[in-house]
Amino acid sequence: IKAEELNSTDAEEVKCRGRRQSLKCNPDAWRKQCKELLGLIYEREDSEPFRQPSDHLSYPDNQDVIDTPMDFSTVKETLEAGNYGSPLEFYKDVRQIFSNSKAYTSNKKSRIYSMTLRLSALFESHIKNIISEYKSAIQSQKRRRPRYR
Ligand SMILES: O=C(NCC1CC1)N1CCN(C(=O)c2cccs2)CC1
Repeated sequence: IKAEELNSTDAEEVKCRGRRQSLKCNPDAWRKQCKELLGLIYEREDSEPFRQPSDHLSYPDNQDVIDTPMDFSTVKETLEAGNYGSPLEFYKDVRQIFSNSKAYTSNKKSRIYSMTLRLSALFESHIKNIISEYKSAIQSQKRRRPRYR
């Protein structure tokens, strides 16, 4: 069979089979990319208040507002334990950190809340590529039609 006779699915698969380890086709590349992104977040001083679980004692009035406490050490442990099944689950937990802070703050100009705004801008700028590469790697894995072998 000549290469040009392959349809796009086959061509994509052939390309990916050859380049399994490359970022584009490796459906597990996202774990390493998310670890690197967490490293970037930890480098920022802005992440300091969010590296440990919030001590509700100093913010008792908001205890009921936060139904899912989350912090970066919990995300880091979950990622390193291999307990995220996809970058989308990682994304969900990190966004929980930012939404909790928004729920905590009574004033949108508070220092801590402004830290989450900068952090989430950094996070969003990186996570969308990680997720789209993951989705295309999954697509090129999926057999769009059954094979009779
Ligand atoms: O106690 C902590 N973090 C744990 C500490 C670092 C060991 N935090 C305070 C409340 N948080 C907020 O986001 C806001 C409060 C007020 C406006 S926003 C999350 C961080």
